[in-house]
Amino acid sequence: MNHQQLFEQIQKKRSFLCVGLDTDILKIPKHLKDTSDPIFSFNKEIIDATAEFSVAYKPNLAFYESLGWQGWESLEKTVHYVREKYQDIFLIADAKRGDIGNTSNLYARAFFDKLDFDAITVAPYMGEDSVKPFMTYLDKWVILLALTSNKGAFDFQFLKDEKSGDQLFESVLKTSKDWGSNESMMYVVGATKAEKLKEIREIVPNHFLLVPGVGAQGGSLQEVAKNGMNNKCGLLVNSSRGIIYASAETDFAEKAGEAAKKVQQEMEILLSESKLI
Ligand SMILES: O=c1ccn([C@@H]2O[C@H](COP(=O)(O)O)[C@@H](O)[C@H]2O)c(=O)[nH]1
Repeated sequence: MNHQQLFEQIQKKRSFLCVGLDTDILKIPKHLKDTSDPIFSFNKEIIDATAEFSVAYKPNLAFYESLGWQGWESLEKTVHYVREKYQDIFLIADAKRGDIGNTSNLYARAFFDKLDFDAITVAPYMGEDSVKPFMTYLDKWVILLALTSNKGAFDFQFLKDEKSGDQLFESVLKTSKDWGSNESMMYVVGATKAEKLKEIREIVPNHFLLVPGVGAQGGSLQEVAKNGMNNKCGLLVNSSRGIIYASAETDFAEKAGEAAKKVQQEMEILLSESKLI
């Protein structure tokens, strides 16, 4: 999916919601545990209940890898399910990969060829040659970690370079934006750092930003939109626990649908106020 197609999906669904499929075997409702693949059963029902209100899904790889080969099987089935039933959905592998070029090539093959994701999150620490291999696929995306939502972001990401005066997250943005374009790169910016989005928009005015941290981490959707929205929306706002664990009972999918709808309705207002729909 390219930039324009993603924006058109946002306009059509009146939503820039990304639902995080952080499916934890310890948290899924008891009645699903007797099925042959509880993780896939859970994902399937969550997707069916929320697809109307979201433009993207983001399985976080940790939740699948922690289960060994069965986790990979559940992930693969989830990707196939979305591809068959909801062709217009943007699929993000939250894998936070990146290694020497030769190895990144294989990560790219795993997530784009084998699994047919649209995008993968990548850590910038190893630099250009670790990121470029993910950008050799047409209409596939790298989502580079820029300013993360967690407390540990303050350990390194705000460190100032004495010569340029830039903080590390600014250097990441300024240096990396020339590695690709706004057709092949997005950035992760945490909703808990929404006040920084104005500065970030000065550096990358046209890129899409993947914004985790609303819902369970307490970030404000309104602040994110106020500071980060551009003329093509430019935002995919993720919520995982706040949506998929809205209930732990047999009504989990229905409640997840309600939670997604609530966020979508807020997004519709924000899109409309910005005259994007
Ligand atoms: O800076 C970051 C980067 C990634 N994440 C991931 O997003 C989701 C957030 O889940 P919630 O339940 O909505 O808090 C999760 O997969 C994180 O690993 C992030 O939170 N912050």
